[in-house]
Amino acid sequence: MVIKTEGLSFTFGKQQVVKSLALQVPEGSIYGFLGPNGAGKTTTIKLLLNLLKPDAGNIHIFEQDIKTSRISILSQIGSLIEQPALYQHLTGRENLLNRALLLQVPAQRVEDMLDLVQLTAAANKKAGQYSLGMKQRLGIALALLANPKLLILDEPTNGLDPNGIIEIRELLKKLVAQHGKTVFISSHLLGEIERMATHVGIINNGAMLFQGSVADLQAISKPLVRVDAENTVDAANLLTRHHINVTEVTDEHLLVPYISKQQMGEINALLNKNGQMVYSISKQQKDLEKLFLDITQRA
Ligand SMILES: Nc1ncnc2c1ncn2[C@@H]1O[C@H](COP(=O)(O)OP(=O)(O)OP(=O)(O)O)[C@@H](O)[C@H]1O
Repeated sequence: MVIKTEGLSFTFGKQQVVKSLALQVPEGSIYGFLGPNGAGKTTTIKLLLNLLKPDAGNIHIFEQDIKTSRISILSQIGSLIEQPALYQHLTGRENLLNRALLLQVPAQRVEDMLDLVQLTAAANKKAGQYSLGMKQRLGIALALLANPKLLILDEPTNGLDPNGIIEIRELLKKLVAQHGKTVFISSHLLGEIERMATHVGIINNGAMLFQGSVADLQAISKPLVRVDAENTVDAANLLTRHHINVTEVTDEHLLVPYISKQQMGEINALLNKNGQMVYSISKQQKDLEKLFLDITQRA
């Protein structure tokens, strides 16, 4: 495990915001650390980066204890917490060169990182004029300068438009596949994470609700078929008569547990054949909130 914590706990005043967390982040994974606002993600990340001291518990990173090997561990981690700290009046390249000097990293590495995050063309533009997505990518380039083995990113896609999100996603996938990194990334949106993550940890109120591979998560967060139809009640009755389990009916749509593409086709054909007007039929993944309910009800 690249990150392993046991009984990790932290309290702000009287509020326990991290509750006995046992994180397990495998090497070479993209670990999505999920939870709604205020769940304790940033606090956990600060504990991992030794910016806060835990009340209780252990943190092992690269199989070393953070209490005894702080410097060696931190020198192999690149991190980005919330907004990257950029010099707005300097260009993207100058921001990187500055940090390279500080870290005693060769200047060529700056060019390589600009290339990696696709900022070469904008390298001479002032960072203050960058879009939010470009700023985040510059932040990731800064975090990567010292060639860390582990990248810890706190909500790097927050506030980005869909294109910006895709760019970050592709970049992180490349870092893992081609550069052998491990990425720990927090988010409050499951949809953003599940397309890149190999593993997920879901926390709420400081406690871990689920941890495992994305395949494990998908197995318990069963998708649904959503049918938007002219007359949802009649459509639901028809499906029920054909032994299809309808789990929800509203004026606009009905829901059926998803089994396969074929099953979706069969539902569509059945409704059409019986004169039911279908506006749309789609596979739906549950949102985080529903997933939380599933997971907590299962526990
Ligand atoms: N400096 C602080 N002093 C007191 N309470 C704090 C402090 N920082 C965070 N908290 C509280 O700790 C809890 C967890 O906050 P944290 O920022 O870790 O959550 P988060 O999951 O990262 O949420 P967000 O996505 O909103 O950043 C919240 O209830 C928050 O109000």
